[in-house]
Amino acid sequence: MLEARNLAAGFGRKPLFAGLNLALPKGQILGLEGPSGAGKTTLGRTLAGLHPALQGEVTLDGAPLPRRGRQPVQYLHQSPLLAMNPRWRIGKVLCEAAPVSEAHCSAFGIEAGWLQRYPHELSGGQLQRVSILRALAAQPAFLIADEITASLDQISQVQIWQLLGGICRREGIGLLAISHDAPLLSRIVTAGQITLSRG
Ligand SMILES: Nc1ncnc2c1ncn2[C@@H]1O[C@H](COP(=O)(O)OP(=O)(O)OP(=O)(O)O)[C@@H](O)[C@H]1O
Repeated sequence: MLEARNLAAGFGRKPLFAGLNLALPKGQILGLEGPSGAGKTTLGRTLAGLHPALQGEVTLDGAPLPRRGRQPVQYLHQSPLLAMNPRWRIGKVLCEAAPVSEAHCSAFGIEAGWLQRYPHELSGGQLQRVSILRALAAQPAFLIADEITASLDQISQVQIWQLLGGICRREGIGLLAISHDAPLLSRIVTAGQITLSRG
């Protein structure tokens, strides 16, 4: 279980959110929605241990997140290009944490021809698939997926969320699905939806 208790985070003295509690069981999908600037990314990064809490705590199975080593909570960036080494070919990017599973590669339609290319030589949707696979290879207990389809067409959005949601349910990975798109979230969530409001 990934839990936040009485959590506050932000920048400077005034937190973006405070007193936040949530519990995400493994194998379940929790939706997080809210307007632009409400702090969804900040909350996602705090849950992944990438941003410090101002108050409260984040725990995984009752213990604090590990500071070093393989991270059990993997954060998927809205813009995967920003989260990849531009000098690495896709084949190397994919295996950054550990070798990727062939079953996952085939489920996400990874093509052999992509492996020799650099990140800027793939489309946004192709790159997001690579980013998801790289995170899955790290065998996470939880995934924080932050607006991972925001720049894609409607059909690709639904395909990617359904594919990822199916893998998480089957493999017992807890998924926090962050999106502005409440109807899209309602199609995939299994553990309800929370809303962050601005101010
Ligand atoms: N490094 C930073 N320093 C100061 N303020 C920041 C920093 N990063 C984000 N902010 C501010 O924190 C607020 C919340 O940002 P955040 O990205 O968490 O919101 P969001 O809900 O994810 O927005 P969006 O839906 O537009 O992605 C915004 O006002 C943003 O400008």
